[in-house]
Amino acid sequence: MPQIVLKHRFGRDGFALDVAFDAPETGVTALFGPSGCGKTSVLAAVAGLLRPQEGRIAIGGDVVLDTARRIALAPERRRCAVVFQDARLFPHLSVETNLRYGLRRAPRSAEGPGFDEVVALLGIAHLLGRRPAGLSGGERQRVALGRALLARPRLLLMDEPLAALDAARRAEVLPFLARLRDVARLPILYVTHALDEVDALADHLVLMDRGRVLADGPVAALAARTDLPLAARRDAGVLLDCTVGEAPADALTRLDFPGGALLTILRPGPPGTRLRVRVRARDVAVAVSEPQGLSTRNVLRGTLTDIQPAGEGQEVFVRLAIGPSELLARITRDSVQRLQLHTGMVVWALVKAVTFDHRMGTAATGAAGSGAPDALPAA
Ligand SMILES: Nc1ncnc2c1ncn2[C@@H]1O[C@H](COP(=O)(O)OP(=O)(O)OP(=O)(O)O)[C@@H](O)[C@H]1O
Repeated sequence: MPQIVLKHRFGRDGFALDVAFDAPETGVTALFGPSGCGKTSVLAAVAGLLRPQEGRIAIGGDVVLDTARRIALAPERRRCAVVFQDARLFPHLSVETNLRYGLRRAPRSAEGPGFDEVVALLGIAHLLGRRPAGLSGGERQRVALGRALLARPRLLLMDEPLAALDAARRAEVLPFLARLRDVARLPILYVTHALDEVDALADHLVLMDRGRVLADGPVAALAARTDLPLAARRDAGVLLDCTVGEAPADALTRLDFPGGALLTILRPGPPGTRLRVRVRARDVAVAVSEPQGLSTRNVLRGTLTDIQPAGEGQEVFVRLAIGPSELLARITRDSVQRLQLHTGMVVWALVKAVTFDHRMGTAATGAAGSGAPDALPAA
């Protein structure tokens, strides 16, 4: 399991970084936070491109940095592969030669997917003879992912790999990133300031602010907390792991989650497709008796478990247990008083909209380790 402890100050009075976290053995750990909070500096220190004043970094059981013991492995000996915003392919080489460059960097003893497997995984077989200049931004990023994977790293580092792409290209590349995550069986450190990428890809979240880690843990657990800056966002809300249920072809799609189901007009995939869905707190209303004659189809019976202030204003977060799952509703203090809401009472949650971050790609790939390959583009 990657273990990262770092302290560094740029210049005498410059930015100070002071972070410590462990990342799971496999899957995506997202480093998330506002611009300038130190995400890229963490990645650079892990890659060996920044030498921190103090720190200890272990990857796959090997210590690659330990300032107390004067250990600092050179970047090429750390076996980290980095994917940047811009693909940084060799412009004078074909796609195939760029990919084989990755393979040449792989240690002989290292195990990992072969050339053909990676080409199929990323859907780039038809690009092999081309030069990078003739590729779209999304295609270039797919090749960059392939080159990184073929180097058979112990840790993949990604620094906002989708940030330079327009919305359509992001939607194109995101499913391939999810595939890579599921197939590679590697730890991936993924820097982003796009919450929809966190929702779609990450298993673990390291929430950063001003050079420090505010919180880290499973993405869904952090999304449900009301004491973190995530709760101040307009899209604050819980993440539910759902499975598309059986339904007539012309009916709404039913998304089953532990303890309930949601209906949506969106079609994320055939029955059995697993996906992670964000249910925003501001899209959830609360009723104290079962509502009748509503246009809202999603009415879920639950128990009120907590009421917390939502920032400085007149609103609160109401936490609801729906079986083993949770929802958050953002409502006014006035409603709390008027309805005499209190913990332990039975309530009904009215969910206005089920959001997949507006993108089918996100929905279909949001399933961590999902059984939804048919929702992905054909390789
Ligand atoms: N080489 C350097 N010298 C001095 N200050 C630096 C250096 N590199 C980064 N910084 C400062 O450290 C802080 C964190 O930068 P960093 O790039 O790690 O943040 P970030 O969270 O990745 O930001 P963004 O999301 O905008 O890329 C910033 O204030 C930046 O100006």
